[in-house]
Amino acid sequence: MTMSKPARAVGIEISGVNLSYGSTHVLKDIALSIRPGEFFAFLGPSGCGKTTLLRLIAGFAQAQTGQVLLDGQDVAPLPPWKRDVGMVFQSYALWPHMTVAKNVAFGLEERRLPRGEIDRRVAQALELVGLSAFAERRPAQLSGGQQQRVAVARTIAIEPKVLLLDEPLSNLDAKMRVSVRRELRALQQRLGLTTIFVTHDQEEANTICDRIAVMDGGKIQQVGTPMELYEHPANLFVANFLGSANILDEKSGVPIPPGKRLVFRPQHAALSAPESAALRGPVTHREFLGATVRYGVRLGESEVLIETPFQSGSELRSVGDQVGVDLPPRRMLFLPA
Ligand SMILES: Nc1ncnc2c1ncn2[C@@H]1O[C@H](COP(=O)(O)OP(=O)(O)OP(=O)(O)O)[C@@H](O)[C@H]1O
Repeated sequence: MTMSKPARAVGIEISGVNLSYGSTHVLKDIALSIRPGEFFAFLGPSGCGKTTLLRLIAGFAQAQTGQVLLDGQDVAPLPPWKRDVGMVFQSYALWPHMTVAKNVAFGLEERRLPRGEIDRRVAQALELVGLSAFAERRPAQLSGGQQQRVAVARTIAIEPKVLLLDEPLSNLDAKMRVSVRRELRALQQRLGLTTIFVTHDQEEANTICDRIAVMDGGKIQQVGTPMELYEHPANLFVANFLGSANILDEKSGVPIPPGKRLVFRPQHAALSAPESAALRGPVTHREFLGATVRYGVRLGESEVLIETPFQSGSELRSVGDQVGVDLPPRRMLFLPA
């Protein structure tokens, strides 16, 4: 590997950020600290402000209040091209009439680097993304995943201190998404580059990122590792957005403190004999998923999902059967309603 690691990865500190477009308050009191070399995700549903926050860091959007520090330096006075930030957009739009090498060289030529330096960086960037053999092809002669890698090569050739990826896998089919995201992770680790990955896909965020900021309605709901968010969601939105969750109120017949909801994961409960169980009800539906079987069970006015491991020979419950629901106390989360 010839491309050098950045001398020192940089951290990002965001504080007190509010950003509105007209009367639309898009980012609300954003505070966030991203560590040097971290692979970080902004995860949330469409319209929650992920892209806007990324654009703010890149310098394509301006906040009314607050600060963005890159490596301790306030970037407010710096235009995008002076921020050492590389952004890969959702529509990675390569120039169709240029070869792969030319596409990667384009930004370097704009920066008027010497020819030898441009050639060196293009060769290194293509090597990093495994496309050295494709330098003379045109984008139309590449697969979607390869085109995506050219877009990444084009950005890392600039040698940014921070890499921003805005839903970079959304144009790929499901299988390609899985392989390209692994490549992205490996590349990020090799470069040790502070990276932010925007996605609305929790599996994508969980599988490749060190930490995630879950966003909704322009606010950061929680920041944590994928496991922390899954095991200790701070609120109902996070519980529901990361993995499936049963959310019960008092109408379920389960004793729940006022103002709270009971939350538990489908695989954290088990089915038992109804006679000995505190919670019981009829099976409303059953889905065979291979390794597990997912049951719907009615509890009072609510329905919960319960996922049980399946082994061949396991006895299955049928729709209409009365079952007990066993829920270990340590798996019960009581979150604000
Ligand atoms: N230039 C703009 N002018 C006015 N409103 C905007 C502008 N850019 C974004 N918005 C609004 O800001 C909100 C957040 O948009 P943003 O693109 O950041 O969301 P997102 O979470 O990235 O969504 P998606 O996943 O759909 O891209 C949306 O309601 C959007 O309509």
